Amino acid sequence: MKTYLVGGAVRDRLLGLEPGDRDHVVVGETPETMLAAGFRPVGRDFPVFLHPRSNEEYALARTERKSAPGHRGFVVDSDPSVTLEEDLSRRDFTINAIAEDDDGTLVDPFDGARDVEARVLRHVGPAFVEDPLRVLRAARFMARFAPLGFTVAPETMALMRDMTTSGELDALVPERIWQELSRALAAKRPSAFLSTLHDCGALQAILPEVEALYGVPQRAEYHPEVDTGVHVEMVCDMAARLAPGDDLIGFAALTHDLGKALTPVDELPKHLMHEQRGLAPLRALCERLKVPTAYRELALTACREHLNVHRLAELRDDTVHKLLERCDAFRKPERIAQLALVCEADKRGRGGAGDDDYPPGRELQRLHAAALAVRAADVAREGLQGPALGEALRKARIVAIRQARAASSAR
Ligand SMILES: Nc1ccn([C@@H]2O[C@H](COP(=O)(O)OP(=O)(O)OP(=O)(O)O)[C@@H](O)[C@H]2O)c(=O)n1
Ligand SMILES: [Mg+2]
Repeated sequence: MKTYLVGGAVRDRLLGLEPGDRDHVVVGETPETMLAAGFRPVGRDFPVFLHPRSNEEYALARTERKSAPGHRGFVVDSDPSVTLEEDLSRRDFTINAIAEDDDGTLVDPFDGARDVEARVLRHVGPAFVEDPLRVLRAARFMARFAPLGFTVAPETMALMRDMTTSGELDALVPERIWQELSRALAAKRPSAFLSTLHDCGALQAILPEVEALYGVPQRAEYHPEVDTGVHVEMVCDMAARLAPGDDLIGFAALTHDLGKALTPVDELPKHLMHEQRGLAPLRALCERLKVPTAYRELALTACREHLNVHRLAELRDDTVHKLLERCDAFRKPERIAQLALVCEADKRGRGGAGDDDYPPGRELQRLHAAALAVRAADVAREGLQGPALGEALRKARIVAIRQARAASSAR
């Protein structure tokens, strides 16, 4: 049986990165011969099989005919006469269209290895435009590979622009968009995902609430990078630096300032109330992309509270307690460290602030720990229950916050 390693595994090894999943392509076989050789079938759309021992994926070499716009409209043709070159010619990028023989020989008809060297993301051929998901994949690969020096080839960028204007991105299902977005947010440079999509026009189709931030000015004394879209790019990169691989923090970083797009023109460059204004577009975005609950909740919390956290030192003890309650911090204690990270990314993700210290993040966690240490059992006196017990707990927690603050200012 003739099999080749293809795609990410070959590419990542050429780049000197730790390869992810190992995908293979099989030439000259049929589903029947695969099953007879002990492979197990997976997936209904494509002829893909799992190796009986390694569990790695083996796909029959295939060509595809487009039957309808959008990601799902393919008719797969994988008869045993389909060649390796035909299969590779329908793949997305030249760096993903390199096959490796059993003995390590590369089969590279589209000069993918040259593009790995040149650090260029280039489409393989005309079939590129048949799958709108590839616009998002290009942006997601940039989030991972821009730190290595990659750029998108101009001719590929032009095709991505065409695919966007033709309205084909509308066919993408929310689950796939979220999958690409969350993977980009977990990569080293999420800003490259955003700027790539912004540059080809696709951000408007995928994340209009984020696209709307570009060109919105903010106050130069706080933001040397005056454009709000650029600020959000920087915050996402800072979040990726502070919490590597954590798309939960990344998503809250991405969306914390959505309200700035809704500031009335005569109030610019100030953004009074942007924390409140951001909640509605954030809910709409989460609804549309079916964003998982944990991601939505942290993002809403960060959107609503980030200014409060920045000025934590000015808040009264009972106001700090209210903030903690709004964050649901007594039932979900992990929330506070996450919120602190997002706020730190916001503060440090601006021109000239990259290495600044962020004391409010630590202080928030310290005050939260002090309040959390007060238990209902500590304040339960005889006969105290229900609302009265709740009130006693609240007062005791505020006292704990006051004492924690006094202890630190006395040091
Ligand atoms: N829309 C797509 C999806 C996948 N592929 C091809 O299928 C391979 C495997 O896809 P996938 O595992 O999704 O991506 P990888 O390139 O392997 O990258 P990752 O590291 O993210 O797995 C890709 O390399 C590419 O050749 C493609 O051409 N077009
Ligand atoms: Mg892969």
